Order: sequence, then C-alpha cells, then structure tokens
Amino acid sequence: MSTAAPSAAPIVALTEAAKHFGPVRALDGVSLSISPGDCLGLVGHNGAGKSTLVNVVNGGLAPTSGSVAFPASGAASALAAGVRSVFQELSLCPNLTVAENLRISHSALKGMNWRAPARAEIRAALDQVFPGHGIDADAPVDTLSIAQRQMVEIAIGFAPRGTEARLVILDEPTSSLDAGIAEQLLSHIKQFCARGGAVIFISHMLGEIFEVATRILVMKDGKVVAEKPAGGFTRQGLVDAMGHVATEAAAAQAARAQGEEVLHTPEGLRARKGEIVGLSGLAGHGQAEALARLYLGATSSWRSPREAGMVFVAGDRGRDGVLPLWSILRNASISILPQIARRGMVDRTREAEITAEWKARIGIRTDDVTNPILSLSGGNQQKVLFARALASAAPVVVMDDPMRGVDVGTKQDVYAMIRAEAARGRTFLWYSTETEEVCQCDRVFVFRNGEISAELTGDEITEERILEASFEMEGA
Ligand SMILES: Nc1ncnc2c1ncn2[C@@H]1O[C@H](COP(=O)(O)OP(=O)(O)OP(=O)(O)O)[C@@H](O)[C@H]1O
Repeated sequence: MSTAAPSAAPIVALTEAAKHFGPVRALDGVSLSISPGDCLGLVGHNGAGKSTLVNVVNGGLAPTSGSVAFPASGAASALAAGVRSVFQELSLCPNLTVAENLRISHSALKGMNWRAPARAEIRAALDQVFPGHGIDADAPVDTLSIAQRQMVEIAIGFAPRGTEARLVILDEPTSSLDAGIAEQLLSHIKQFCARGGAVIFISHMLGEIFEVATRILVMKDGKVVAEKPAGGFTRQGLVDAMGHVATEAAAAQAARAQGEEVLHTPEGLRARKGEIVGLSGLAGHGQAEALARLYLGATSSWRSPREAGMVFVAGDRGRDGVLPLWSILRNASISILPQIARRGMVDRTREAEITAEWKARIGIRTDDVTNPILSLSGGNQQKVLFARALASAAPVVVMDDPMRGVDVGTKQDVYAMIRAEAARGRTFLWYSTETEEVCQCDRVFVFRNGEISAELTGDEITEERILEASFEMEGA
C-alpha cells in the first residue's frame, strides 16, 4: 500500500523507552520504529500505556530511561521532526475561533495579517480530510458540536503549519464521529500514508484498526505484548492478546418486562420504566441537546428533592463530567452523598465501601482511589463517571455518547450492567454514535435536523433502518 521506499530511515525510533509515575510503570521498556508509509494500529485495554507511549514519541513526556530518536530527519525534537498529535482529550481553546486555534500551533504565521492565511489553511485542511464538512473557520469553537471540534483538531493535525506533517498520532480520533465522517478520516489516513506519511492510530474500535492499519501493536501493562502486520491478526486474536475474555453481545435485546411510561417530552421522546431507549442519527443532529434539555429540565429546580430522579453520564468528560481537582473517590461518590449522609454528615466509611465496590465492578485501574482523577487514563476516567451514575439511586440514567475511550472488554461489561440495571426497573436514555450500541436498545429515536425522524422498536432496530431514517428527510 505504501509508495515509500522500504529502506527509508524511520521517522521515529524508540529504544527500551520506559516512563514511570512513582511506582506505576506506565511504559516498561518499549522498542519501536515507525517508517514512512506505516500506519501503526495501537491497541490495549484502558491504562495499558498507549497515551504514555505516544507522549514519549511526541516529546510531551521525557522517558525515565531509554531513548527516542528521529533518524529520517536527524531532528533533535519531535516537533522539528514533523511529529503531530491529536489528543483524546479535546484540547482546542473554546473561546477562540477555528482559525485562531490553528494559529496557536502555527508559529510561522506572524505579523498583523495572519487571519486570512489562517482561515485559508484550516479551510483547505478541513476540505481535504472531511469534504463537505460545513464548518465555518470564523466560528468560535464553543459553538461547535463535539464531533465538529474533533474534526477541527484532526484537520489542524494534518495541516501544513509551515512545515510538513510526517507522523500524525491520532488518539481515539473517531470517538465522537458518526460512521460516515469516520470513513472520510480513514480514507484520508490511507492516502496520507500512501504518499509517504505515517500515522499512529489508537482506537478501541477494532473494525477501524483492521481497516486502516498496516501493522498492529498490542500493549498490556506498559509493555508491547504482540506486534504483527495487520493481516496476521484475527479480531479474536487481537482481543485475546489484549487480555480480555470476549463476551458476545448476544441476547442484547433479551426480553425485559417494561412498566409504565416514566417520561414523555414535548418533542416526542418517551420511555418506560425498565426500558433502554437509544438516540441515534448522524452526529450533531440534536441528540445531545435533547438529552441536555431533558436532564436540565428534570434537575434544575431549586426545590429539587434530596434524591435525584435522573443522573447524567457525560461523553465530553473534560467539559461535563470530571471534577479535575478532586480525587477518584470524590468524583465517584458525589452522586451518593444524600444516600450516605446522616444529620448532614457524610459517612466516610460507607462512601469508601461503595466506591471500592464500584471500582471492582467496573474495573477502574488504580491502586488508590484517593489519587487525583487526572492520574487515571482517559478510559478509566470514563469508568468513574459510569460508577458515579450507576451507584446512585436515580431511576433514570441519561447517557451522552458515554463509551468514548472505553476498551472493548469493559464495554461488554458495561452493556451487561446496563441490561441488568434495566431489568431491575431503571430507565436508560442512551445517545450513541456507534450502531453496535444503539442495537442494544429496546426503542430507538433517530434524529435528523434537530427533530425525531423515526421511532424504531424490536426487530426494526437495524443499521439499515437507522441510516434510512438519518437521511430520508434530505430528499424531501
Ligand atoms: N500523570 C500521571 N500520574 C500518575 N499515573 C499516571 C499518569 N499518567 C498516566 N498514569 C498511569 O499510567 C498508566 C497508563 O496510562 P495511559 O494513559 O498511558 O493508558 P492508555 O492505554 O492510554 O489508556 P486509555 O485507553 O484509557 O486512554 C495508567 O495506570 C495511568 O493511571
């Protein structure tokens, strides 16, 4: 697939690179080289060390031992060697426009007249990666949907910015994109690598890894446990190498007894007790806003009862979920404080017991829950948000694309947990950009242009029907 010469010097070469955070061996002696034309698929469970590896490659972290070199360019730094990173935690400045965000990472744009070239460059990059994107270069970033923000970050990663991108590292790049936009990105990556660029592609979506990667590297506990050309792995082999026992998503729609209607919004969303209700459609068509309206409407009264009737699992954890200055324990337990308080005093022993129970149930990888939440990997932070919601007694759980960054094994565990909780009478409203997840639901509302374009139940919930409803109003 590559047109690059096979003998080309590696863009980056790691030799026995290690990174320790106190006693945690986040990276434990990894040797690796990436050459022009390579698309390296990087997989591993949450906390396996993938983000640490890429931060060592891009110069964000200095290795505790071992070395990082850039033989192809002879450059001393990752930046000078043309290494670019698109992070899992979206890192744009929300109060600046799309073009202004490009300017921040484009030091060659100097002087008074930088705006016009900045606009032109980000437009060209967006057009190249996501044809038909519809994003205005002058739009403030906080007016964009999470999918659009992810698209802008990716486009900035590939934009020339005065030099040439030689290696682009994409950490969970499609986690907020719907299937059509994700496909545009995968096709761009293939073209970029065919022209002699290289990509490190981190994803928990194994289908994408198989579609785009020329080589796959599996990490576990800070080490590389398997590395082969992509064709050398089967899906099951990959899951096994990561150290998961794959459980089938079968019986996803096992019959659940459903009770009375517990909510019915003016726009037509409705759900019964014990029902798992999906919100689907192309990203950015009003699903997240519908959930936010529902949640804020149910929880914003100043006379709100002691026990919350509804809890929320954020997908944009940096903006809507994680309390960054607090510990893992406090982040998880905040939803159960009313349950465990006596005469206004929190029972700290009970708080620690409940948090420990959820840490074990949902597999939060930490030795000490009093550590800061930001010491956890992205996927493990997401698990804390699940624990926060599921540990509460709220009968309705609202989830805004909540599986971003969660590894394949844990996803199956969380699906099972959601089904078990629904069987006990809890109601779930679940917006997801992944069809596999939407197909776990009992009833699905498909959104198009901010409105419900279809309501599907039982056997009607198929990828074809969802796509049909996502597009059908276009031709009208
Ligand atoms: N700044 C830090 N301080 C302490 N521990 C850290 C820090 N950064 C990472 N770690 C730990 O290093 C380990 C590897 O984390 P890393 O973020 O590299 O995992 P990951 O494979 O990228 O996970 P995910 O799929 O969830 O993003 C984890 O145990 C994490 O808790």
